[in-house]
Amino acid sequence: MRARPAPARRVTVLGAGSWGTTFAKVLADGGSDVTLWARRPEMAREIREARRNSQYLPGINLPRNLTATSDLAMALTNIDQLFLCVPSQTLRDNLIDLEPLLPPDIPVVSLMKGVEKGTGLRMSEVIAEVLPIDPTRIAVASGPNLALEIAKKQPTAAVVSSVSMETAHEVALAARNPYFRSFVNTDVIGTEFGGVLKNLIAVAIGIVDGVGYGENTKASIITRGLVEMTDFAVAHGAERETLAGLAGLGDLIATCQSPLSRNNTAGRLLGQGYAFAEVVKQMNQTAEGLASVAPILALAKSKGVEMPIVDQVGQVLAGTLAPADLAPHLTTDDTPRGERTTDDSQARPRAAFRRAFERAFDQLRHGGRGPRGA
Ligand SMILES: NC(=O)c1ccc[n+]([C@@H]2O[C@H](COP(=O)([O-])OP(=O)(O)OC[C@H]3O[C@@H](n4cnc5c(N)ncnc54)[C@H](O)[C@@H]3O)[C@@H](O)[C@H]2O)c1
Ligand SMILES: O=P(O)(O)OC[C@H](O)CO
Repeated sequence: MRARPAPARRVTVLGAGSWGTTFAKVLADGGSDVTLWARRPEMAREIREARRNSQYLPGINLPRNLTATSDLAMALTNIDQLFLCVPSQTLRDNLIDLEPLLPPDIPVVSLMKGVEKGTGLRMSEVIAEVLPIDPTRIAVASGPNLALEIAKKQPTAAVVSSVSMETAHEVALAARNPYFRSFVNTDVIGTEFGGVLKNLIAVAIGIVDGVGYGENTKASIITRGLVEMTDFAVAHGAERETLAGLAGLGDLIATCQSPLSRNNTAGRLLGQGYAFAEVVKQMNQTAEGLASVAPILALAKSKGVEMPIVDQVGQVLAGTLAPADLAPHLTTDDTPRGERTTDDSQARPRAAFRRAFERAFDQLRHGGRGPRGA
C-alpha cells in the first residue's frame, strides 16, 4: 500500500502589499497552502477571484494554492506558520488585534525592515513584547528581495533567522522554492538590523543620484555605509559576519542599485529638490527608511557609534542640509577605520604639530624654562 502524502503546510501572510503578496506567492510556489490577509475586502476579493493584486503587483498571476481574506479570525484559523508584513509603524496595533486569535506554539515571522518610532525596537522585539509567545518561536526573514523581481520568479536568496535553529529551519523549509532559497542563522539582531540599515544608505544613494552625482560618489557611500551598518549592528550585539552576508551587503547592493527600491526612489526625489512632506505624499508605498532615521540615530548615540552618512540623511530629511552637500568624505575621523592613508604626508604634519604643541605646553608648565629634559 502506498503511503498517503503529508497534508500541505498551511500558512498565513498578514499584509497584502507588494512584499506580503510576493512572499505569499513564494510560500505557495514552495508547496504550502497560503492565506493572505488584506486590510481592504475589495483587495482580498480581487486576489481570491482574479488571482491578481493589480495595485501592488500589476501583471503578476498568483497561484491557485493562494487565497485571500480580510477576516482576521479566518486568516488565523488552523495554521502552521504566520508571516507578518505590514508597515513597521502599524505592527504593534495589528499584533494587539491578532493576539487573542493566535494559535499556540506556531512560528511567527517578521518580513519587515523597520524599527518602531518612539521605542526604537526591532520588529521581532515588538512581537516579543505584544504576543504571549516563546521567544524561540519568533523568526525574521531578510535579504536582497525586491518584490517585483521575485514575483517574476527571478532567482534570489534570503536569510531566515531565529534564536532557535529548529524554528529557523522550519520556516526556511516553507520559504523555499526553485527561485527562492532561504539560508538560516541564529543572529536575529544582525539579520534584522541589516534590513533596516541598508534602507538608510539606499536613501543616501537616491539623494546623490537625484542631485546628479555619479558612480564614484555612490560607491563611496555604499562602501562607507556598510562600515556604518556593521559598526552599529555589532555594537548592538550582531555578528560582524551577518552584515557581510545576504542580509547586509547583499541587500545593500540590491536596494542601492535598483529603481524598484522605494527608499532609493524617496531619496532621489529629495535629491531632485522635493521637500520631505512632498516626498511622503508622492510615495504611496512603504519607504521604511524615512521613519527609521531618527530612532537609528538615537540608538547609535546610545552606543557611541558614529554614523556620518545616516546623520547626513537625517539632516537632508529635516531640511537642514542641502542634498548636494551629502558626501561620503564628510566623516569625523581623519582616516576612517578600514581605510589606509597610503601616503604618510598627511600623517607627518599632524605628528609634527603634536610635538610642537607638546613642546609649547611644556614650556608654559615650566615657566618658560624650555621643555623638561632639554
Ligand atoms: N517591497 C519589497 O520589495 C520588500 C522586500 C522585503 C521587505 N519589505 C518590507 O516589507 C514591509 C512591508 O512592505 P511592502 O513593500 O509590502 O509595503 P507596501 O507599501 O507595498 O504595502 C503595505 C501594505 O500594508 C497595508 N497597511 C497599511 N497600513 C496598515 C495597517 N494599519 N494595518 C494593516 N495593514 C496596513 C497596506 O494596505 C498594504 O497592503 C516593509 O517593512 C518593507 O521594508 C519589502
Ligand atoms: O523597496 P525597498 O527600498 O523597501 O527595498 C525592498 C527590499 O527591502 C529590498 O531587499
